[in-house]
Amino acid sequence: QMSTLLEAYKDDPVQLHHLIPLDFPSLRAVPESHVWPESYNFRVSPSDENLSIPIVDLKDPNIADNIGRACQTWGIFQVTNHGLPSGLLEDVEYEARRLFSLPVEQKRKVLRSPCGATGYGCARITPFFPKLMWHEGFTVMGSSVDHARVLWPHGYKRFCDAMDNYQKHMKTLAHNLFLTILSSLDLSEPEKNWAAAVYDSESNALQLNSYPACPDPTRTIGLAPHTDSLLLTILHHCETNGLQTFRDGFGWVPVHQVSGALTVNVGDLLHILSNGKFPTVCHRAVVNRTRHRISVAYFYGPRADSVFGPFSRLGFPRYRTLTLKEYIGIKAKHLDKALSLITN
Ligand SMILES: C=C1C[C@]23C[C@@]1(O)CC[C@H]2[C@@]12CCC[C@@](C)(C(=O)O1)[C@H]2[C@@H]3C(=O)O
Ligand SMILES: O=C(O)CCC(=O)C(=O)O
Ligand SMILES: [Fe+2]
Repeated sequence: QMSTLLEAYKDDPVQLHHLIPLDFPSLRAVPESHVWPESYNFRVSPSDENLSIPIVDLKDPNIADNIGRACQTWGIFQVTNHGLPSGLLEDVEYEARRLFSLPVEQKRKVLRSPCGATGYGCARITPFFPKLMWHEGFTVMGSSVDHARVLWPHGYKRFCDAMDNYQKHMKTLAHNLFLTILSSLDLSEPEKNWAAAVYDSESNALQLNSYPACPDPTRTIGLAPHTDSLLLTILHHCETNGLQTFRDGFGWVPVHQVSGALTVNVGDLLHILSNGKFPTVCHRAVVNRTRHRISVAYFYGPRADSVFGPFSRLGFPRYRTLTLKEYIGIKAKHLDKALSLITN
């Protein structure tokens, strides 16, 4: 069955097919293609060291208030007591590592095609930046069996099972988080019904990120600054830090993940729905010298043809109403200018 999000990406191809991740482990130095201008300033200023994103306990009785506050002030927070079996978190990390440790020739067999949204390759945001990233990714939407069969003709099942199982659990968690976040807003009955129905007609994606150990981590970047497009993202850091979030007035703040926790961030769609009350959050990933960092991001959204705009009781709508498909098209062309282009 064709995912509607997949179709949306087909119509907005990014020119990525000529960009193929390097064979990172074979490199003793960072090549010019991956050396970023110093203006990107990958170091975190010392004053930020004591700052940290909120930690929200999902079993706390004040959960709605806590999450609402976290979304308003930071747009990114960690969740504990999220109910995900730890074995599942381990499995998905294990399978991601298994994939990225394949020889480059093997991985290149499942390269994302120009019009495709799934498979192996550079991040979609790559063409917007002057340099390449110390990163390789693998995107899954729905079943991963077609690609997994190419990678492991006789051992694809465990990969697919781990991805399926992970997506199933993530979908439930993401939807519960979505409703909890919305419960701190004043919604009309039809709006509440619309939100509840997202679960049955959702679109989602799973992005496996790989940041190999880097000989000179201060000169390059893992994932360039960006905001996520859908409603919310749930990130599993696999116990290695590297994510940083931008906060106005503070600068780049590192996310030190509590062991076993997951990091949740607001995406552009939730920003639009909340009329800017829950701002989308700009984040990036840095690399390190010794560890090969893996992260797994789950993106949750409504179906691509769903029409959305700011909820009605949140004041004058700052954004116009549009479909997710249309928004993805604008983002594919204009990246971080997308929100300002749909401003009323
Ligand atoms: C549904 C999706 C969100 C995403 C594009 C994608 O099709 C799958 C990959 C996602 C990702 C991960 C890295 C950062 C990002 C901006 C990118 O280039 O690809 C996000 C995309 C997004 O949120 O727009
Ligand atoms: O790896 C990380 O810490 C960030 C990943 C991310 O931002 C993404 O996949 O959108
Ligand atoms: Fe992201």
